[in-house]
Amino acid sequence: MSNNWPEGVARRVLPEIDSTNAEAARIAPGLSGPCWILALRQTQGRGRRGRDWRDPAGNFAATYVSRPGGPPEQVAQRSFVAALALRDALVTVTARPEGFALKWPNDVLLNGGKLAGILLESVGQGAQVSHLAVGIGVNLLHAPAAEDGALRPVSLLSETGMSVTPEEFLDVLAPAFAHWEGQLVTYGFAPVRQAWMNGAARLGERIIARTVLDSHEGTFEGIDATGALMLRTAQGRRTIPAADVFF
Ligand SMILES: O=C(O)CCCC[C@@H]1SC[C@@H]2NC(=O)N[C@@H]21
Repeated sequence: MSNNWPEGVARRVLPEIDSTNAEAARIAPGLSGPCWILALRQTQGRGRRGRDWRDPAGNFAATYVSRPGGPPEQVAQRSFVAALALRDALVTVTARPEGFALKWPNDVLLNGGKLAGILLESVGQGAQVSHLAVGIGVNLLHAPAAEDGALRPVSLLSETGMSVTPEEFLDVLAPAFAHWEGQLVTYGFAPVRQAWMNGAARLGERIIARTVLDSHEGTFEGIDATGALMLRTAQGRRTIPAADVFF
């Protein structure tokens, strides 16, 4: 563990698990504080919208499980905290700020391809929601096969020639996450929102946002004070809380 490891945060490293988010849900009731769960291999990694997340050995798969205080709308804003922390950690390990960009709602891109994804899940149900699991996957060594219509997946190795181990990456990510978590808790969403927009891909450009029911094309104007996507369409501005974005 590095000297910069955040105080009061536990760390568990597992050789293999079904999904670190599933493990977070299992262990959350017994935790006395926040914890990073890192798996060297996942057999049933989960992606957004019920998709699988393929996770060959050498890639990064971890979940930060915590009991975030604050209003419920702030809880979901951890996806932006995680995206900023991921981007900062990637810049630190590569010493290359250029090429990284943030794609709404919570992907990190490198050279225009998808390098990392984030999956937030609540632990518990209804009034019994007790913990939040922030699952993070990074293609450190291997990029999965491309899917129709989706962004080209890339790996850190393929784009930079650098190989970083999951343990090394967690040592850099955990303090970066603690930094942005501190910003959110201390100052609210405003600095997180601004930093996220400063690093956003395709700001001011045409994008397509597909919700479960509709598809909207327009100019990407940023995110609002809740983190929802703001799109200027031919019919006026739309605020979209959940969608998949296509460039
Ligand atoms: O669809 C996405 O882009 C989100 C992918 C999130 C994958 C990570 S890997 C660690 C954690 N455990 C899981 O089962 N999923 C997340």
